[in-house]
Amino acid sequence: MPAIKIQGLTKDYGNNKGIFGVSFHIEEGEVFGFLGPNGAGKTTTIRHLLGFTKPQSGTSTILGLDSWKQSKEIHQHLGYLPAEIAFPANMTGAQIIQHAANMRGLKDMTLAQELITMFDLDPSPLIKRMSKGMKQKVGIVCAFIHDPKILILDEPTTGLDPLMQSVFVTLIHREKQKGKSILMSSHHFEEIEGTCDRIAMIRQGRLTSALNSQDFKHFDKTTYKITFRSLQDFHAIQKEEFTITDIQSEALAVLVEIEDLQINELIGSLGKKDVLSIREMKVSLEDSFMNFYKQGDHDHV
Ligand SMILES: Nc1ncnc2c1ncn2[C@@H]1O[C@H](COP(=O)(O)OP(=O)(O)OP(=O)(O)O)[C@@H](O)[C@H]1O
Repeated sequence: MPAIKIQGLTKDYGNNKGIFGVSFHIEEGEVFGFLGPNGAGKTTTIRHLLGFTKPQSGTSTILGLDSWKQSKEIHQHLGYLPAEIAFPANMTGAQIIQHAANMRGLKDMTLAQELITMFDLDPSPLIKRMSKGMKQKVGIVCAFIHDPKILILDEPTTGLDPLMQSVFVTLIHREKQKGKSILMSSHHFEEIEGTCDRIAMIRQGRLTSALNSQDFKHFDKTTYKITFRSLQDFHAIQKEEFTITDIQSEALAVLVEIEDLQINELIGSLGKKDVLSIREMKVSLEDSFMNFYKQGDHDHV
């Protein structure tokens, strides 16, 4: 049984806003990245999972329990970090952490203390005197305090400085080792690359693609721009087995995309030709992320 399962989830807010037929699942012990431009539908999907919103159609379950009908039971096993945390301004961080523990019936504060130390948090000031990053740390402590099986983290490192972002990555690795299932929405490429087993991308309420770790940890395709001195060689390369992604006739140049394993084959072919220049144009997952986001922009125009 998957830890989290969403099937055909739809909430139509009108004007093409909302989520439409979203389906994915997260296995036990899996860290799953959920990415998408602003307004894509990440928070709407998460709110359904938490049972805060009733779906118009489709289902969502956590540990086999229906998000809408069994949300009370689900919340015992769930740690949730919202994208925008609304704490009472006149309480101190320590009071809020204690309140979160009381709500869960927790007596043992060892884990809370460990998290406070790990994130170098001084929880004594009033929330209204805390910086965004400090409040975020309080939110993290509250989400992890009861050692939940499932963690849903909506843009968890917002406001954290780079050092604390890396502490957060360490925490996620530790939780994964403990067998936790984690759904994490983020705009930070490095955080996703460093922690997630799989990622899904959402745009305009529709899931557009899903990648597994093999796809994004070993993104081994490279594009080379090869410019020839002779027209004859420029034509010859186009008849060979390589994937040509662009032809620039005036410059006698081609863009050739190869698997990194094909490099010797390419060098062998170019050795017989009169080449003016070769330039590597590495296409990383990060580039593909950026393209994904840019396409989103165009869609809105
Ligand atoms: N209650 C609501 N009524 C009407 N429209 C809504 C409602 N909630 C969300 N929307 C719209 O649905 C779309 C998806 O919003 P959502 O908050 O899920 O996006 P998101 O992917 O979390 O974005 P961000 O990265 O900016 O947090 C947006 O266009 C938003 O304006």
